[in-house]
Amino acid sequence: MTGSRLDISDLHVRFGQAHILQGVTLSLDGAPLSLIGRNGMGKSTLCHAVMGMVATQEGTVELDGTKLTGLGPNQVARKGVALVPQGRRMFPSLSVHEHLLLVARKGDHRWTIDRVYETFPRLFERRRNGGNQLSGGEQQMLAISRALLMNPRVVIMDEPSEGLAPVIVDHLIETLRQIAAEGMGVLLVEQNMRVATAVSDRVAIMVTGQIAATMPSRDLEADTDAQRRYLGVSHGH
Ligand SMILES: Nc1ncnc2c1ncn2[C@@H]1O[C@H](COP(=O)(O)OP(=O)(O)OP(=O)(O)O)[C@@H](O)[C@H]1O
Repeated sequence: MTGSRLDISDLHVRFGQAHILQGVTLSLDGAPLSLIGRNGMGKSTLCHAVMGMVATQEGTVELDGTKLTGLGPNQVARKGVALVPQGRRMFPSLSVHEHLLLVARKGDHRWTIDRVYETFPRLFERRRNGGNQLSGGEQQMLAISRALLMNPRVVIMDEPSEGLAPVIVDHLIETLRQIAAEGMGVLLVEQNMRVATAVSDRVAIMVTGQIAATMPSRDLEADTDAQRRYLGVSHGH
């Protein structure tokens, strides 16, 4: 199944004097894409700019040819883009099931609460627990589930593997590959090179607010110099 297109063209974000996004051009065109880069390079700012959570000064974002630039976060979500924010924000007093009910849509959709529980059995076991009683991995599964239940055309995930145990990371990789194979667009922001390259055949590399390179995942896997330069690691962590 062919996914949606997300086209980001020459996008600029300034916070006061700080020029954080300096003309980002990036396209998601049916296949998942991973975006990597060291801390502070502007990856989260790009996610927020696409979602309309921060103002952009120049450039455009389009979803299947429809302009998103200038819309607010609710409107961008309604057009079909969902963000899994970095750091999993939960409501401490709402249960897992209540979190899911808040976003689940009526009607015939690919992602339902039942499917979420099938995909993440741990969430089913924890469905009556409050957001403040969940482990980091469970919170991340919940954050991802909330985005999937919106049945977006494109899902953007900001470092979903951060802080997760390796076995949970493996499950995450499988889930993201499955989501992409079903035709949902996946833009994956990652600092974990193993996750970035396992989910997507192509990776884009962000350096100081610009896309420094886009390359096949297997080229990056084979290039330890590039890994050191762009990620500051000799091996994925
Ligand atoms: N609201 C803001 N006001 C001013 N500066 C900001 C704001 N948000 C982010 N920045 C700055 O923008 C730069 C890019 O931050 P951003 O969070 O986008 O980077 P990142 O690549 O996602 O890194 P990380 O993985 O650490 O989140 C940083 O220097 C940060 O301090």
